[in-house]
Amino acid sequence: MVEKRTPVPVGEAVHRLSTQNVSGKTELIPLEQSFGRILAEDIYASHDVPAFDRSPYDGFAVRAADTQNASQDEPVRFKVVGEIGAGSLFTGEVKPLQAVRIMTGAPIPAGCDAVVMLELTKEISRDEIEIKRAFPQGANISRQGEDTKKGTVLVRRGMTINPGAVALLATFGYRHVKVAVKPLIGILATGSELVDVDEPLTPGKIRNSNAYMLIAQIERAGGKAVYFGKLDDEFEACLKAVKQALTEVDFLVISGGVSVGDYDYVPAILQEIKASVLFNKVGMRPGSVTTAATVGEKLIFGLSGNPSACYVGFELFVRPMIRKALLADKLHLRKVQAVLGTDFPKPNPFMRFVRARLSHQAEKLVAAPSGKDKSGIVSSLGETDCFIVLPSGTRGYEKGMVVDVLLLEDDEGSEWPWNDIVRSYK
Ligand SMILES: Nc1nc2c(c(=O)[nH]1)N[C@H]1C(S)=C(S)[C@@H](COP(=O)(O)OP(=O)(O)OC[C@H]3O[C@@H](n4cnc5c(N)ncnc54)[C@H](O)[C@@H]3O)O[C@H]1N2
Ligand code: MOO
Ligand SMILES: [Mg+2]
Repeated sequence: MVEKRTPVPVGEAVHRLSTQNVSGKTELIPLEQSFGRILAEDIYASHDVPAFDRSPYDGFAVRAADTQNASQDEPVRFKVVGEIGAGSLFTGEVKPLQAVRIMTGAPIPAGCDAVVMLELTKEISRDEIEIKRAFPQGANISRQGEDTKKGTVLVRRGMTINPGAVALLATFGYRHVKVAVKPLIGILATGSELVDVDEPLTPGKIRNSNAYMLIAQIERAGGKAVYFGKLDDEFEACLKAVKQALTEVDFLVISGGVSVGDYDYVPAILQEIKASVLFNKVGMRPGSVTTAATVGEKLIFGLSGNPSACYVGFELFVRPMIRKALLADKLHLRKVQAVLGTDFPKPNPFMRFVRARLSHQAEKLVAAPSGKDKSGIVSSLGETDCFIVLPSGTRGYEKGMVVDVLLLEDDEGSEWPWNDIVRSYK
């Protein structure tokens, strides 16, 4: 008798997973390797920026009061008493009608409270200049702390380090950065029909695309992939491989063999290793057979062998757990609203995740289905950068309807996208 499985709603399945204990670890890495990693501590400004009043222009530092009577007809003459470039200090005190030649980035000399750009001065001799207009106090001075004040939190823990964050880390002297350790995610591809990417196709065989797709998905989510190879559909060999893989990784993703077929061994393997199954059927298309289980602290995901179902199952269920291990505060795919780009006439007994591509058209965000939608399809995945979420119902959807969309190429995320999904029926 074929095992009867009870589908759980997508939100419930994600909830069962995301409430599991996953202990994230942190490590210190060199700043130049930190791009794309997740920050494990808040970054504070450890000093004012700029740390001193400085000149934003090449010019002359003067006392603003001395310029007050300057005009085209009656220019005021200044004696140039020194010259400083960025990185140098003028050590004296500037007296009335004196000026210091100053370059962009250099500290304002004591006594000065304005900078006059080179272009607005006239050189009379090597050490004399004329100024032909008045400058107010503070003119052309970048004030200490105007960029940021000491103690300000600039980047929060949980944020993905982008090039701007790298600039801040460097500004405040972070030679090493505390980041979340990438969780190690193992991949096992099952299927006697699989040949590897460099092998010729023979009758009845297909190339193993899921394993390589999963490596890329794991890396996009911020994890570290370990590919253990492909296995024929043989119970003992698969069991042994699963047991071994579990000793080496944080989570294990198995592709294929999760359904009810004669050679679908994942359910029996989970039973054999006494895993607690969190769910083995989800009310969704594609990927309804997606299975998740725990053994001790480890998570095992059984993703459909069908490429589109495997892809969707990964993004909805594995990705948030990778984000949890990475200490991210928003675990789930970011949800936004967009307009449906084409009709989608097929009614859905289950919530459907349509692989799609986003674009801006006439100031609207448009989500266009990438193409063929069956769960065994691989061709539409290349164009996919989001999922259109179509709740279950008896009617199809029409071009122009507002729909919820989950973004795949985003690292901000959503706290919980599963409430209030737009129903979309007219
Ligand atoms: N009687 C039933 N049959 C099926 C059901 C069901 O409920 N009752 N569910 C269907 C659904 S839905 C899906 S999805 C698939 C899930 O299949 P499995 O996870 O058991 O995967 P396999 O049987 O191993 O393979 C399915 C399909 O995918 C191809 N495949 C497998 N591995 C890879 C890979 N690494 N790269 C590319 N393609 C792969 C495989 O050749 C099959 O065509 O079950 C339905 N059946
Ligand atoms: O689980 Mo299947 O992917 O719904 O087609
Ligand atoms: Mg099968």
